[in-house]
Amino acid sequence: MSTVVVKICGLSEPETLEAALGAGADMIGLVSFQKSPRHVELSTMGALANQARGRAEIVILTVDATDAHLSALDDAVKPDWWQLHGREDESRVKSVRAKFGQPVMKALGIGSGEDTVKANGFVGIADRILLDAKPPKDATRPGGLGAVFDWSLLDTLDRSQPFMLSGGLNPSNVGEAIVATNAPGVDVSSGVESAPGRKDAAMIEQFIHAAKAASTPKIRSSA
Ligand SMILES: O=C(O)c1ccccc1NCC(=O)[C@H](O)[C@H](O)COP(=O)(O)O
Repeated sequence: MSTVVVKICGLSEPETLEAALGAGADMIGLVSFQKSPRHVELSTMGALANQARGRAEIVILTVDATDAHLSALDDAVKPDWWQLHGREDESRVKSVRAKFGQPVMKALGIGSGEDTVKANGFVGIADRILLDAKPPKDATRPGGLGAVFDWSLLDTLDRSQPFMLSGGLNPSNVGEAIVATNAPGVDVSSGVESAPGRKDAAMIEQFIHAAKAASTPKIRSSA
């Protein structure tokens, strides 16, 4: 088993970003969505991205954003990835890849077998998919809700496409999640917070260490 890719999403302060980078986060997520407690304005996002550049991949998360909004983010932040976390369909994913040139991670809510079938429809279209819990219909935002989904729904996932597991992960359950799903990547937001939108440096470090330990081959003693 190779080392799992770890993404810490919804970072908004230099101190906790530094904790994530120092502990070995592979990807850091910056949220541009006004209704999120993790939303960061353009100038803050640019500064956080500069702090992370070359140390981890920079992911900008948007929800059904227009091209104009993505252009403004692209100019100010120069992300390595887009994470599309709204109702973007296959053609929108293709269009963002073609227009902006960076890889696209499409987030999909999983609540039933039908959702796994839908996720399989992004094979060869998205560069990666991120599988999250399906939000309730009355949710104020489509992600970052701390909800776990039934991981057995991934039994029918087409694993020829790279994916990350998300939704309600935390330092205590991420190891179990990796073993149960064999996910090549994991993503977390509220599971490393002390309050909505307030990342906790110690929890970030615990999460990254737990995820990396779960994906490292163990040498068993025969004694
Ligand atoms: O984090 C948000 O506030 C957010 C808002 C709108 C769309 C997506 C959002 N977060 C998405 C993420 O990438 C989260 O890491 C993912 O949903 C998992 O969240 P959590 O269950 O809180 O770890």
